[in-house]
Amino acid sequence: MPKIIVLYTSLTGNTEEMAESITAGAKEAGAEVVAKEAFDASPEELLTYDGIIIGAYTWGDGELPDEFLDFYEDMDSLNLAGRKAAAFGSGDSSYPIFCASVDIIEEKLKALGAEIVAEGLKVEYSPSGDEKETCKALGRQVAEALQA
Ligand SMILES: Cc1cc2nc3c(=O)[nH]c(=O)nc-3n(C[C@H](O)[C@H](O)[C@H](O)COP(=O)(O)O)c2cc1C
Repeated sequence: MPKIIVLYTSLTGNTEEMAESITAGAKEAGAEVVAKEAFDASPEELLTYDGIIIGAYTWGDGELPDEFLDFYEDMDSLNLAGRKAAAFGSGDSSYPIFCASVDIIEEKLKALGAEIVAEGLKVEYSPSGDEKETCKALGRQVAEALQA
């Protein structure tokens, strides 16, 4: 059974709601899934999973959340070759750079050698019913890519 981590940073709960649906989708597709906030995890822990799904809300002027920065920088010591991955996050489209964190995380995962197997998922505020289904589909896609 493939092992997947859904790691997220969420201040007001929107990205966390996405993480819950992504976790449900990956479980439905037969993966063993652990969901964790980034501040409860270490970057080295990522190496114990086959699938790595990382999410964060966007802060400042299109920036990663402050509380995720140490984790993000410490990821540089990892070689994620052979891992399947995807990124997600919540934002607010009234800001000039919508959900920038999703692109920043996706680029980092790629730079560390992971294979991106689902398009980065950006949601305005909290996920609607339809968007929760899209979150589930992302979880399923990563789980299925690991079983292919
Ligand atoms: C000071 C501040 C700056 C923000 N900057 C951005 C931004 O640049 N781009 C964006 O898409 N959203 C931005 N947001 C919106 C948050 O990302 C959005 O409210 C998100 O849903 C919060 O997710 P969370 O509930 O997981 O914490 C900003 C919010 C605040 C309060």
